Order: sequence, then structure tokens, then C-alpha cells
Amino acid sequence: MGLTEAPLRLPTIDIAPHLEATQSNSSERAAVSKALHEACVEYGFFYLDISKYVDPGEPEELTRLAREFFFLPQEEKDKISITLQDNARGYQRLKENVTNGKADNHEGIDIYRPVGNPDKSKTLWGENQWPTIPGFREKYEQWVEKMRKLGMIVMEAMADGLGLKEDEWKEFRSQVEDSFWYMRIIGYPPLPNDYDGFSVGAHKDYGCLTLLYADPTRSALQVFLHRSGHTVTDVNGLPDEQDGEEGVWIDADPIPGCVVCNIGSMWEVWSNGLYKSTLHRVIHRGANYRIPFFFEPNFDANVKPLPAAIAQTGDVQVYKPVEYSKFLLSKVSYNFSLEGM
Ligand SMILES: N=C(N)NCCCC[C@H](N)C(=O)O
Ligand SMILES: O=C(O)CCC(=O)C(=O)O
Ligand SMILES: [Fe+2]
Repeated sequence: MGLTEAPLRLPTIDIAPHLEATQSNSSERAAVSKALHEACVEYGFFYLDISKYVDPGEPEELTRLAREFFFLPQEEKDKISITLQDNARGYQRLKENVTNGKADNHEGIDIYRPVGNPDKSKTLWGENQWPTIPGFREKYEQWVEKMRKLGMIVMEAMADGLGLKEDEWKEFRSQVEDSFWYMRIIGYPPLPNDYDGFSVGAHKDYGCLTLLYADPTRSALQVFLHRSGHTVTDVNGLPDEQDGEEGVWIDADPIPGCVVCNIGSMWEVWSNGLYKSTLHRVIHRGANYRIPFFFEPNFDANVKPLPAAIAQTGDVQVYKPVEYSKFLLSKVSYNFSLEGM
């Protein structure tokens, strides 16, 4: 059946009741937590309505600043190249990022949580490199702070949706409250029709939660629902049960006032596979900018299935523990190399 079935649509969830917890909105909050739970079981993807949290002018200003940067001559952009730092923080040229052995048709700036003792000889452990455009750093740092707080709010709502008790949440929270967050500012030129690759090839996100501010271009971000013949393994390197015979790519077109949200592989581990981190890819035929913010675990988090999740998945721990830092490093070191794929 696959492609002829009824259109699949990702759910939209308004986070407003969780922005301010009051006695009177506790049933609304519970409904939101339940909706998050269902979206994560079913899709691993949803729209998060943040219109009561973010003024639309804010990401529009970020887009304007991004345009100003990406319109600079190549040699100006290369002054903050990732190769001058820790091979992760800074600017990457068009086709420098690699996914599934193919160069991606995008350029971007990657910013990570700063570290106290930077050492650029260690991958990921250098310093962020910001454009010198007036206001750029300041505006983007404000955005990071906003998204980081939002990430924590959503994590708490999700923990509630999964049924964690107060003390279980406290334990869980300690694994993410010093999030090793990550932000990308991505410039997409139109993907040529004859290009043997993608704007971003099919992948899963690595950590907890991605909060994507997307430009209006349609059919750009595509989400893989129900299974195909892809040879993808899960976070533990096991064959992924998502990879059956059939599947369908659906468009996750932007909705005004919402960020597109998806869960990363660490949620798959915490939930013992109850929540799936879903494959997605980008085929961007327009020319514009997108800003994903990745709310991730603490760098040193040891991620393992939560007892509450094991209890809901047949009382058997299926997923092995994962050290987030090792997992992240293995991913990032493949992102900029066509070797060893
Ligand atoms: N979730 C993150 N960090 N997204 C960044 C890009 C994903 C594609 C990357 N080349 C890859 O193969 O993973
Ligand atoms: O630009 C997009 O729509 C999504 C980008 C993405 O999936 C990523 O950077 O991980
Ligand atoms: Fe992604």
C-alpha cells in the first residue's frame, strides 16, 4: 500500500501551558505531555507551536543576519573555517559536510556550547568562531538562550508524558541540565536537479531534541515514515526495525509560529526504543536559511534506558548504554570526511 494510503500529517502541539506552570493549567499541561508522548511513539517528529514564546520578528532578524554573512565573498567566510579551529566549530563550505558518503549541498556555521578549557587540537573542544557582522553574535546568543530554555521545558513535559515520577525526573534532569547544545545556521542554495546527493542526506539526529526554525520553502525537509530498504542501524549499531520493506517520505513543511521538532537517538535509548528517532533529509530547491537548534544531553551523560520505559516495553532492556560524548564524536568526525564511510 504505502504511498496510496491516507496522507500522513505530523501533529502540532502548543507548548503554551508548560511555559508557565500554574495550579489551574495542570490538566492542560497533562494533555500536552500526553500529546508529546503519542507524537514520539508514532512519528518522532511534531510541530511545536511556540507563538506565545517567540516573536516572529526575532527569527526573521536571524535570517537577515545569516544572509548578510553567506553573501560575503568566499575568502571572507573561510576566515572562520572549522579547519582553523577544532574541525567542528565555525564555517563549513558548500559540500564540506558529508552524509552517507555524499557531499551535502549546503554551507553553514556550527556553534556549540562553549567549554571552559578550549583546545582546538581536540575535535569539538575548541572555541566558537563568530562572524564580525554587527549584532550577529548578540542576536544568535539570545536565540540560543531561548531555545535552550525551551528545550528544558519540553524535556520536562516529555518526562511527564513518559510517566516519570518526581524523583525519576530529578535523576533524568541531571543528565541534560548542562546540555551540550549545538546550533547550525544553514545556507541552502537551490539543489541542482542533476546533483548526485542531497541538501542534507538522510540521517537521524544524535541527541535529545531538535528545534528547527525553517524558512518557508516547501518539500525541503522530508521525514521517513514507515520503513524502507535503507541500511540504517540504530544507535547501538543494531539493524533498525524501522528498515522494513516499505516506507514513505512525507514533507514536513513549515507552519507559521511553530518550530519543527524531532527527537534524537538518545531519546531512543532512554525510552528503550519506545520513541524512535526518525530518519529525515533535505531537498531544498529554493535559496534560503534554516536554523536548527539541538538540545542535547550533557557531554558526559551516560545514557541508558529509563526504568519507567523498560517497564512499558516488556520489562526487557533492549538498548545498551551509550556514552553521549563518544557517540557525538564518532558522528562529528565522519561529517567532514569522505573516507572511512
Ligand atoms: N543532527 C545533526 N547534528 N545534524 C547535522 C547534520 C546531519 C548530517 C550529518 N552529516 C550526518 O551524517 O549526521
Ligand atoms: O534544514 C532542515 O530542514 C533540517 C536540517 C537537519 O536535519 C540537520 O541539520 O540535522
Ligand atoms: Fe537533522
